[in-house]
Amino acid sequence: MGIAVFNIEKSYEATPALRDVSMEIEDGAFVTLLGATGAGKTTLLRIMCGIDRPDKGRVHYDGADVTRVPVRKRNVAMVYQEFVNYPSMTIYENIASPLRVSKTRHTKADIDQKVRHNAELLGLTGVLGHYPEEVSGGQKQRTAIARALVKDTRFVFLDEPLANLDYKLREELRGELKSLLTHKGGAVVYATPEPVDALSMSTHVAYLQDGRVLQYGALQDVYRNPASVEVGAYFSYPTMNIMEADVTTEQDRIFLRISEEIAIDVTQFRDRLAHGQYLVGIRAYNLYTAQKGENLIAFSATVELAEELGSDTELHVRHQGQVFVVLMQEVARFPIGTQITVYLDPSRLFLFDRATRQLAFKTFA
Ligand SMILES: Nc1ncnc2c1ncn2[C@@H]1O[C@H](COP(=O)(O)OP(=O)(O)OP(=O)(O)O)[C@@H](O)[C@H]1O
Repeated sequence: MGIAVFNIEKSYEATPALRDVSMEIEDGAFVTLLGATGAGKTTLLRIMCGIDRPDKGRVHYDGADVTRVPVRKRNVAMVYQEFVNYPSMTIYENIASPLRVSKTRHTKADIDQKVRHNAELLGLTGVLGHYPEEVSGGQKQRTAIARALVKDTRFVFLDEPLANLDYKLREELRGELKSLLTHKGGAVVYATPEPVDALSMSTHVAYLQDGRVLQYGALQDVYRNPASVEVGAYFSYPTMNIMEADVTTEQDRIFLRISEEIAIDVTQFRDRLAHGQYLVGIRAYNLYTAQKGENLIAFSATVELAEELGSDTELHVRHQGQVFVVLMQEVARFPIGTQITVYLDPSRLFLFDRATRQLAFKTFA
């Protein structure tokens, strides 16, 4: 039971927006469609929910082919990036509207109970009598979400619903959405360009690029085993640093050489790690500014930028022509130009083949 799409193709004029996309989404799953702008997320979402039809391919709901069933005949709800509400209706009437137009007849008492319940869940009880122009951006978007939830649909589709909200509201709603949506039983599909949305809400993630799904799987599996450097570099929060490196033999030992100063002894992996050219990935929180553990690799760097992010500090440092991002889990002040020592954890490396860009090896399980 759930949603499945098979071999979906869609072009706008001659430009392909989706190329041979197949994926299956189980009931209870919260899937993020993750990717940069133009990757095809909105197009896929619209085809999944029935607003648009694919040029080729099929869409199944619970095993039945619904490719040609229009959206109004499907039991689905969609939340858009823009706050779509009726300006001439109160917040109460906005939330009630899907029930009033639904094929299923609802009694007045039933509508009232459902509106108040969803308003309560989304913190809108105090503004039910207001009009959309009289409430905040966050409340407008909550109203749009309440309208999507009030109908008890099998599937909910959301297209960057937090994009127009400020940072604090986004954080708040992220937490709430996860629990609100996953309590519904059906499947949730959520398009976003933000890795943090995927990490904080979803059970599964599909990474899209140029109309293709490059990887789809359980959240932790994709995060820990990005199939290619594209997935690793995009699906990381904060950044994954990517650097060129070679695996070579130097005096009977095998080294992963990143720069003149950074050479990591990988002799222990000699049976599984081939000589050659790699792209090495390391997440920003596996680089430190203090000797935090054993066997760390120290290198010198110059601070180019220090940005405070709440209780963290993100440092951009330059080492032999390359910029690294270091996430410090503390508030720290570094004047620009400060020379520091950075410590790299060699047991947290992803090695991608430089020619194929596919994950070739990890220095951890
Ligand atoms: N109605 C349309 N007419 C023409 N081209 C379109 C149309 N809709 C989408 N496209 C093109 O299809 C491709 C995929 O667009 P889509 O909106 O699905 O991407 P997206 O990943 O959702 O991006 P965003 O995050 O910016 O919404 C893009 O190249 C886009 O320009």
